[in-house]
Amino acid sequence: MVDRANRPSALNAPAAAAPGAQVDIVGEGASAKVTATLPSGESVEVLLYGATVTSWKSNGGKTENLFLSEAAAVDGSKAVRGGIPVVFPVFGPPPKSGHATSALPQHGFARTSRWEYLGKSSSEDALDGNSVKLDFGLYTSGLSEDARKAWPFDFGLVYSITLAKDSLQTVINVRNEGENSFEFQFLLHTYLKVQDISKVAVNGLLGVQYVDKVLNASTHTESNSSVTISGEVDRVYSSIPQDTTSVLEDGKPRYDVVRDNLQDTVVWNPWIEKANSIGDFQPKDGYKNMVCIEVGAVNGWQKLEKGEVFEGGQVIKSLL
Ligand SMILES: O=P(O)(O)OC[C@H]1O[C@H](O)[C@H](O)[C@@H](O)[C@@H]1O
Repeated sequence: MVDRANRPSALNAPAAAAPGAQVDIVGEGASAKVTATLPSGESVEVLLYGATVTSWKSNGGKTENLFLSEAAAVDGSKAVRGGIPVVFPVFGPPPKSGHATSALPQHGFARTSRWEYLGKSSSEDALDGNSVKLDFGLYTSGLSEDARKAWPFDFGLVYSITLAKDSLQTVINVRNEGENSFEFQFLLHTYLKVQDISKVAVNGLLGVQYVDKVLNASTHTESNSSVTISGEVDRVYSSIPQDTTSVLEDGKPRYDVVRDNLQDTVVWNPWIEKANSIGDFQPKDGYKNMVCIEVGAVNGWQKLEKGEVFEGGQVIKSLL
Protein backbone atom coordinates (compact mmCIF):
# COMPACT_ATOMS: atom_id res chain seq x y z
CA MET A 1 0.00 0.00 0.00
CA VAL A 2 1.33 3.41 -0.92
CA ASP A 3 0.38 6.40 1.19
CA ARG A 4 0.04 9.75 -0.50
CA ALA A 5 2.54 11.24 1.93
CA ASN A 6 4.99 8.40 1.56
CA ARG A 7 4.61 7.98 -2.13
CA PRO A 8 7.85 6.64 -3.53
CA SER A 9 9.61 8.73 -6.10
CA ALA A 10 12.84 8.41 -7.95
CA LEU A 11 14.11 11.33 -5.92
CA ASN A 12 13.32 10.23 -2.39
CA ALA A 13 13.33 6.45 -2.76
CA PRO A 14 15.96 4.85 -0.57
CA ALA A 15 19.02 4.34 -2.70
CA ALA A 16 18.34 0.63 -3.02
CA ALA A 17 21.46 -1.29 -3.67
CA ALA A 18 21.05 -2.94 -7.02
CA PRO A 19 23.81 -5.47 -6.97
CA GLY A 20 24.34 -6.58 -10.45
CA ALA A 21 21.24 -5.29 -12.19
CA GLN A 22 21.96 -2.47 -14.59
CA VAL A 23 19.11 0.06 -14.76
CA ASP A 24 19.16 3.02 -17.15
CA ILE A 25 16.82 5.71 -18.32
CA VAL A 26 17.20 5.94 -22.08
CA GLY A 27 15.92 8.72 -24.35
CA GLU A 28 13.91 11.78 -23.48
CA GLY A 29 10.39 13.12 -23.51
CA ALA A 30 7.66 10.87 -24.83
CA SER A 31 10.18 8.26 -26.03
CA ALA A 32 11.92 7.87 -22.66
CA LYS A 33 12.19 4.34 -21.40
CA VAL A 34 13.66 2.47 -18.45
CA THR A 35 15.80 -0.53 -19.26
CA ALA A 36 17.03 -3.15 -16.81
CA THR A 37 19.47 -5.99 -17.41
CA LEU A 38 20.45 -8.76 -15.00
CA PRO A 39 24.08 -9.91 -14.84
CA SER A 40 22.97 -13.14 -16.50
CA GLY A 41 21.70 -11.18 -19.54
CA GLU A 42 17.91 -11.14 -19.06
CA SER A 43 16.37 -7.74 -19.73
CA VAL A 44 13.23 -5.65 -19.77
CA GLU A 45 12.36 -2.31 -21.42
CA VAL A 46 9.54 -0.09 -20.20
CA LEU A 47 8.34 2.96 -22.08
CA LEU A 48 7.22 5.69 -19.67
CA TYR A 49 4.38 6.32 -22.08
CA GLY A 50 1.74 3.90 -20.83
CA ALA A 51 4.33 2.18 -18.59
CA THR A 52 4.28 -0.21 -21.52
CA VAL A 53 6.71 -3.11 -21.37
CA THR A 54 8.02 -3.22 -24.94
CA SER A 55 10.60 -5.98 -24.58
CA TRP A 56 11.29 -8.82 -22.17
CA LYS A 57 14.18 -11.13 -22.91
CA SER A 58 14.88 -14.29 -20.95
CA ASN A 59 17.25 -17.19 -21.49
CA GLY A 60 20.35 -15.08 -20.87
CA GLY A 61 18.93 -12.33 -23.12
CA LYS A 62 18.65 -14.64 -26.12
CA THR A 63 14.86 -15.07 -26.23
CA GLU A 64 12.42 -12.21 -26.76
CA ASN A 65 9.09 -13.14 -25.20
CA LEU A 66 6.90 -10.23 -26.29
CA PHE A 67 5.52 -9.44 -29.71
CA LEU A 68 5.95 -5.80 -30.74
CA SER A 69 4.53 -4.65 -34.06
CA GLU A 70 7.16 -3.23 -36.41
CA ALA A 71 4.80 -0.26 -36.87
CA ALA A 72 4.14 0.25 -33.17
CA ALA A 73 4.38 3.90 -32.13
CA VAL A 74 7.01 4.15 -29.40
CA ASP A 75 7.11 7.94 -29.40
CA GLY A 76 4.03 8.60 -27.28
CA SER A 77 1.78 9.40 -30.23
CA LYS A 78 -0.59 6.47 -29.62
CA ALA A 79 -1.01 3.29 -27.62
CA VAL A 80 1.74 0.74 -28.28
CA ARG A 81 0.75 -2.15 -30.55
CA GLY A 82 2.43 -4.96 -28.70
CA GLY A 83 4.34 -5.60 -25.49
CA ILE A 84 2.21 -5.18 -22.37
CA PRO A 85 -0.15 -2.18 -22.55
CA VAL A 86 -1.95 -1.43 -19.26
CA VAL A 87 -5.73 -1.20 -19.58
CA PHE A 88 -7.41 1.03 -16.94
CA PRO A 89 -10.06 2.12 -15.91
CA VAL A 90 -12.19 0.46 -18.62
CA PHE A 91 -11.65 -2.54 -20.86
CA GLY A 92 -12.77 -2.38 -24.49
CA PRO A 93 -15.27 0.20 -25.59
CA PRO A 94 -16.82 1.74 -22.47
CA PRO A 95 -20.56 1.34 -21.80
CA LYS A 96 -22.35 3.64 -24.29
CA SER A 97 -23.91 5.80 -21.63
CA GLY A 98 -24.78 5.81 -17.99
CA HIS A 99 -21.44 4.74 -16.58
CA ALA A 100 -18.69 6.95 -15.18
CA THR A 101 -16.28 5.57 -17.81
CA SER A 102 -18.62 6.24 -20.75
CA ALA A 103 -16.70 9.27 -22.02
CA LEU A 104 -13.36 7.44 -22.09
CA PRO A 105 -11.67 5.96 -25.16
CA GLN A 106 -11.37 2.18 -25.72
CA HIS A 107 -9.20 0.58 -22.98
CA GLY A 108 -9.10 3.83 -20.95
CA PHE A 109 -6.21 6.23 -20.44
CA ALA A 110 -3.44 4.29 -18.66
CA ARG A 111 -1.89 3.05 -21.89
CA THR A 112 -1.77 6.56 -23.36
CA SER A 113 -0.61 8.52 -20.30
CA ARG A 114 2.93 9.27 -19.35
CA TRP A 115 3.86 7.53 -16.10
CA GLU A 116 6.51 8.53 -13.59
CA TYR A 117 9.45 6.28 -12.92
CA LEU A 118 9.50 5.84 -9.15
CA GLY A 119 12.71 3.88 -8.76
CA LYS A 120 14.19 0.43 -8.50
CA SER A 121 14.86 -2.15 -5.86
CA SER A 122 16.75 -5.39 -6.14
CA SER A 123 16.91 -8.67 -4.38
CA GLU A 124 18.98 -11.75 -4.55
CA ASP A 125 17.07 -14.80 -3.52
CA ALA A 126 18.01 -18.38 -3.53
CA LEU A 127 15.38 -19.42 -6.04
CA ASP A 128 15.55 -16.72 -8.67
CA GLY A 129 19.08 -15.48 -8.27
CA ASN A 130 19.10 -11.83 -9.11
CA SER A 131 15.97 -9.85 -9.72
CA VAL A 132 15.14 -6.22 -10.10
CA LYS A 133 11.86 -4.41 -9.44
CA LEU A 134 10.94 -1.20 -11.26
CA ASP A 135 8.09 0.95 -9.97
CA PHE A 136 6.00 3.33 -12.04
CA GLY A 137 3.27 5.71 -10.91
CA LEU A 138 0.29 7.43 -12.47
CA TYR A 139 -1.87 9.86 -10.52
CA THR A 140 -4.80 12.09 -11.34
CA SER A 141 -2.38 15.01 -11.61
CA GLY A 142 -0.52 13.22 -14.42
CA LEU A 143 -3.55 12.87 -16.68
CA SER A 144 -4.34 14.97 -19.70
CA GLU A 145 -7.10 17.50 -19.15
CA ASP A 146 -9.37 15.47 -21.42
CA ALA A 147 -8.87 12.29 -19.42
CA ARG A 148 -9.36 14.13 -16.13
CA LYS A 149 -12.62 15.58 -17.37
CA ALA A 150 -13.82 12.25 -18.75
CA TRP A 151 -13.08 10.43 -15.48
CA PRO A 152 -13.08 12.94 -12.62
CA PHE A 153 -11.75 10.79 -9.78
CA ASP A 154 -8.68 11.04 -7.58
CA PHE A 155 -6.61 7.90 -7.85
CA GLY A 156 -3.07 6.62 -7.56
CA LEU A 157 -1.65 3.73 -9.56
CA VAL A 158 1.65 2.09 -8.71
CA TYR A 159 2.75 -0.48 -11.26
CA SER A 160 5.59 -2.79 -10.27
CA ILE A 161 7.53 -4.76 -12.84
CA THR A 162 9.92 -7.41 -11.52
CA LEU A 163 12.42 -9.01 -13.83
CA ALA A 164 13.83 -12.31 -12.63
CA LYS A 165 15.84 -14.94 -14.43
CA ASP A 166 13.01 -16.70 -16.23
CA SER A 167 9.97 -14.68 -15.23
CA LEU A 168 8.42 -11.27 -15.39
CA GLN A 169 5.98 -10.13 -12.74
CA THR A 170 3.69 -7.15 -13.35
CA VAL A 171 1.43 -5.97 -10.53
CA ILE A 172 -0.89 -2.98 -10.23
CA ASN A 173 -1.84 -1.21 -7.05
CA VAL A 174 -4.91 1.01 -7.43
CA ARG A 175 -5.76 3.43 -4.66
CA ASN A 176 -8.76 5.67 -4.29
CA GLU A 177 -7.28 8.97 -3.15
CA GLY A 178 -10.49 10.97 -3.40
CA GLU A 179 -13.70 11.48 -1.45
CA ASN A 180 -15.97 9.58 -3.85
CA SER A 181 -16.03 5.90 -4.61
CA PHE A 182 -15.19 4.79 -8.15
CA GLU A 183 -15.57 1.70 -10.30
CA PHE A 184 -12.93 0.42 -12.67
CA GLN A 185 -11.74 -2.46 -14.80
CA PHE A 186 -8.11 -3.43 -15.22
CA LEU A 187 -6.26 -5.67 -17.65
CA LEU A 188 -2.71 -6.44 -18.76
CA HIS A 189 -2.89 -6.68 -22.55
CA THR A 190 0.13 -8.99 -22.96
CA TYR A 191 1.19 -9.82 -26.52
CA LEU A 192 3.16 -13.07 -26.13
CA LYS A 193 5.52 -13.92 -28.94
CA VAL A 194 5.23 -17.36 -30.52
CA GLN A 195 7.02 -19.06 -33.41
CA ASP A 196 3.96 -20.40 -35.18
CA ILE A 197 0.39 -19.82 -34.08
CA SER A 198 -0.76 -23.03 -35.81
CA LYS A 199 1.26 -25.01 -33.24
CA VAL A 200 0.02 -23.10 -30.20
CA ALA A 201 -2.30 -24.51 -27.56
CA VAL A 202 -3.70 -22.58 -24.61
CA ASN A 203 -4.41 -24.77 -21.59
CA GLY A 204 -6.14 -24.12 -18.30
CA LEU A 205 -9.50 -22.82 -19.49
CA LEU A 206 -11.53 -26.03 -19.61
CA GLY A 207 -15.02 -25.57 -18.19
CA VAL A 208 -14.68 -21.77 -17.99
CA GLN A 209 -17.46 -19.50 -19.28
CA TYR A 210 -16.50 -17.01 -21.95
CA VAL A 211 -18.02 -14.28 -24.06
CA ASP A 212 -17.08 -14.69 -27.71
CA LYS A 213 -16.70 -11.21 -29.18
CA VAL A 214 -16.26 -12.69 -32.65
CA LEU A 215 -19.63 -14.45 -32.36
CA ASN A 216 -21.82 -11.46 -31.38
CA ALA A 217 -20.78 -11.54 -27.75
CA SER A 218 -22.50 -14.89 -27.21
CA THR A 219 -21.74 -16.84 -24.05
CA HIS A 220 -20.14 -20.29 -24.16
CA THR A 221 -18.44 -22.78 -21.87
CA GLU A 222 -14.97 -23.89 -22.90
CA SER A 223 -15.10 -27.58 -23.80
CA ASN A 224 -11.46 -27.97 -24.86
CA SER A 225 -8.64 -28.66 -22.44
CA SER A 226 -6.35 -27.25 -25.17
CA VAL A 227 -7.62 -24.21 -27.09
CA THR A 228 -6.06 -23.92 -30.54
CA ILE A 229 -6.21 -20.90 -32.85
CA SER A 230 -7.05 -21.15 -36.55
CA GLY A 231 -9.00 -17.94 -37.12
CA GLU A 232 -9.83 -14.67 -35.38
CA VAL A 233 -10.18 -15.23 -31.64
CA ASP A 234 -11.46 -12.63 -29.19
CA ARG A 235 -12.79 -14.27 -26.05
CA VAL A 236 -13.29 -12.99 -22.54
CA TYR A 237 -12.99 -15.89 -20.10
CA SER A 238 -14.28 -14.99 -16.66
CA SER A 239 -14.16 -16.26 -13.10
CA ILE A 240 -11.42 -18.76 -13.92
CA PRO A 241 -10.85 -21.14 -11.02
CA GLN A 242 -7.30 -22.18 -12.01
CA ASP A 243 -4.54 -19.62 -11.38
CA THR A 244 -2.44 -20.64 -14.35
CA THR A 245 -3.05 -20.38 -18.08
CA SER A 246 -0.39 -22.24 -20.05
CA VAL A 247 0.76 -21.65 -23.60
CA LEU A 248 2.32 -24.64 -25.35
CA GLU A 249 4.07 -24.66 -28.70
CA ASP A 250 4.44 -27.87 -30.62
CA GLY A 251 3.34 -29.73 -27.50
CA LYS A 252 6.09 -28.17 -25.37
CA PRO A 253 5.42 -25.73 -22.51
CA ARG A 254 6.31 -22.20 -23.64
CA TYR A 255 4.70 -19.83 -21.11
CA ASP A 256 2.83 -20.07 -17.85
CA VAL A 257 0.74 -17.02 -17.05
CA VAL A 258 -0.14 -17.02 -13.35
CA ARG A 259 -2.86 -14.65 -12.15
CA ASP A 260 -2.86 -13.03 -8.74
CA ASN A 261 -6.20 -11.61 -7.54
CA LEU A 262 -7.42 -11.34 -11.13
CA GLN A 263 -10.25 -13.64 -12.19
CA ASP A 264 -10.49 -13.08 -15.94
CA THR A 265 -8.41 -13.63 -19.08
CA VAL A 266 -8.89 -12.46 -22.64
CA VAL A 267 -7.48 -14.58 -25.46
CA TRP A 268 -6.99 -12.55 -28.64
CA ASN A 269 -5.53 -13.11 -32.06
CA PRO A 270 -6.68 -10.79 -34.86
CA TRP A 271 -5.90 -13.26 -37.65
CA ILE A 272 -5.73 -12.14 -41.30
CA GLU A 273 -8.56 -9.65 -41.90
CA LYS A 274 -8.43 -7.88 -38.56
CA ALA A 275 -4.61 -7.63 -38.72
CA ASN A 276 -5.03 -6.04 -42.17
CA SER A 277 -7.47 -3.52 -40.77
CA ILE A 278 -5.19 -2.45 -37.91
CA GLY A 279 -2.94 0.27 -39.31
CA ASP A 280 -0.08 -0.16 -36.86
CA PHE A 281 -0.03 -3.98 -37.02
CA GLN A 282 3.09 -4.99 -38.95
CA PRO A 283 4.08 -7.20 -40.58
CA LYS A 284 0.57 -8.09 -41.71
CA ASP A 285 1.28 -11.79 -41.20
CA GLY A 286 2.60 -11.03 -37.70
CA TYR A 287 -0.60 -12.57 -36.32
CA LYS A 288 1.23 -15.89 -36.83
CA ASN A 289 3.80 -14.83 -34.23
CA MET A 290 1.64 -13.65 -31.37
CA VAL A 291 -1.12 -14.54 -29.02
CA CYS A 292 -2.55 -12.14 -26.47
CA ILE A 293 -3.19 -13.68 -23.07
CA GLU A 294 -4.64 -10.75 -21.16
CA VAL A 295 -5.22 -11.23 -17.44
CA GLY A 296 -7.56 -8.82 -15.75
CA ALA A 297 -10.61 -7.89 -13.78
CA VAL A 298 -13.04 -7.07 -16.58
CA ASN A 299 -16.21 -8.95 -15.79
CA GLY A 300 -18.30 -6.28 -14.09
CA TRP A 301 -16.55 -3.60 -12.03
CA GLN A 302 -14.18 -3.32 -9.10
CA LYS A 303 -15.37 -0.70 -6.65
CA LEU A 304 -13.08 1.27 -4.36
CA GLU A 305 -14.33 3.50 -1.57
CA LYS A 306 -12.29 6.43 -0.31
CA GLY A 307 -8.85 5.26 0.80
CA GLU A 308 -9.31 1.69 -0.41
CA VAL A 309 -6.73 -0.22 -2.40
CA PHE A 310 -6.92 -2.97 -5.00
CA GLU A 311 -3.92 -5.04 -6.00
CA GLY A 312 -3.66 -7.63 -8.76
CA GLY A 313 -1.20 -8.86 -11.33
CA GLN A 314 0.53 -11.69 -13.08
CA VAL A 315 3.73 -13.67 -13.25
CA ILE A 316 4.70 -14.80 -16.72
CA LYS A 317 7.18 -17.66 -16.81
CA SER A 318 9.16 -18.27 -19.95
CA LEU A 319 9.65 -22.03 -20.10
CA LEU A 320 12.12 -22.47 -22.93
O1 LIG B 1 -6.86 -2.12 -30.97
P1 LIG B 1 -6.87 -2.08 -29.45
O2 LIG B 1 -7.70 -0.95 -28.92
O3 LIG B 1 -5.48 -2.09 -28.90
O4 LIG B 1 -7.57 -3.42 -28.98
C1 LIG B 1 -7.08 -4.66 -29.34
C2 LIG B 1 -7.97 -5.77 -28.78
O5 LIG B 1 -7.94 -5.71 -27.38
C3 LIG B 1 -8.64 -6.79 -26.71
O6 LIG B 1 -7.99 -7.99 -26.94
C4 LIG B 1 -10.08 -6.85 -27.12
O7 LIG B 1 -10.71 -8.01 -26.60
C5 LIG B 1 -10.20 -6.85 -28.62
O8 LIG B 1 -11.57 -6.74 -28.97
C6 LIG B 1 -9.41 -5.69 -29.23
O9 LIG B 1 -9.51 -5.74 -30.64
